Amino acid sequence: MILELDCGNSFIKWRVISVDGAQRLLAGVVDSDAALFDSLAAAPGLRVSRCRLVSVRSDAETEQLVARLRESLGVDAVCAQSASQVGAVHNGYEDFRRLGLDRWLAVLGAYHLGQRACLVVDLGTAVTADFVSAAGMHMGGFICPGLPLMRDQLSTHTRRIRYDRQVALAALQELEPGRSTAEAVERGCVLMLRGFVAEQLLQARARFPDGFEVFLTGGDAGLVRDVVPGAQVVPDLVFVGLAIACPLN
Ligand SMILES: Nc1ncnc2c1ncn2[C@@H]1O[C@H](COP(=O)(O)OP(=O)(O)OP(=O)(O)O)[C@@H](O)[C@H]1O
Ligand SMILES: CC(C)(CO)[C@@H](O)C(=O)NCCC(=O)O
Ligand SMILES: [K+]
Repeated sequence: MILELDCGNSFIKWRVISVDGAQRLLAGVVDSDAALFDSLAAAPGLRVSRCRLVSVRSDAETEQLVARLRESLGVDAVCAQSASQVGAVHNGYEDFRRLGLDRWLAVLGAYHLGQRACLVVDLGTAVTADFVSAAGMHMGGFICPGLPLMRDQLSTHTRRIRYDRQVALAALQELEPGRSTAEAVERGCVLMLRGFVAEQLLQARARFPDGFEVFLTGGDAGLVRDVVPGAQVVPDLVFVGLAIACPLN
């Protein structure tokens, strides 16, 4: 079995696939290294022979996780690394090392699945949009705060924006103008995300007149999917790219 990890800024997404990559056996989302090892310890019949991961955390945090994986599972995790090119896909950053590895892998995954020009939007702690031409040229992208950061900033920097988590979830049943603080903030922030995605779509139309594929990923992709009716929602997009960047044979 192959253990795959996507270590984001707030959560670690993990999954276990068969050695031939054909079957997805287990998957989960955890908010700490400790919770990851608890989940793995509780997984029935888990026998990990290989491990690959991508991390946007600090090198020290990533190295610590790799060391713990070695101790507890006896595997040497292969970590995705920055590259100026993988296959037909060229990294478009001035310094390719600066492009977030999650973005790079999502781009690799999208181009592999789409086989044409792509707009890739990842909605997590941060929201990112990346453009790839039909020839595989990454043309750069945009970064903005995601939903968790937007709502935290509002509550941190105001006196009277306060409401609890349960109320927040209920507020997103619809997007009418809010009639309570929770509704006003939650819906306002979702409209920011939706407006961002709509703008990326306009940019992609202008940049790729011959057509393009839109890929949505990240925990909040569901909040914007109907802004782009033809979009492919691929929760595992980073893992698709991880398999391309880190082949294990
Ligand atoms: N099952 C889930 N577990 C955790 N977060 C979820 C889940 N479903 C939806 N979300 C939402 O997804 C968002 C987090 O997205 P995601 O897990 O893609 O990013 P992340 O790991 O925090 O950050 P990064 O962008 O650095 O990968 C949060 O706003 C959260 O509310
Ligand atoms: C933008 C995030 C936080 C999204 O997870 C990540 O890709 C990252 O830390 N990137 C480094 C900065 C950049 O991509 O330019
Ligand atoms: K991510």
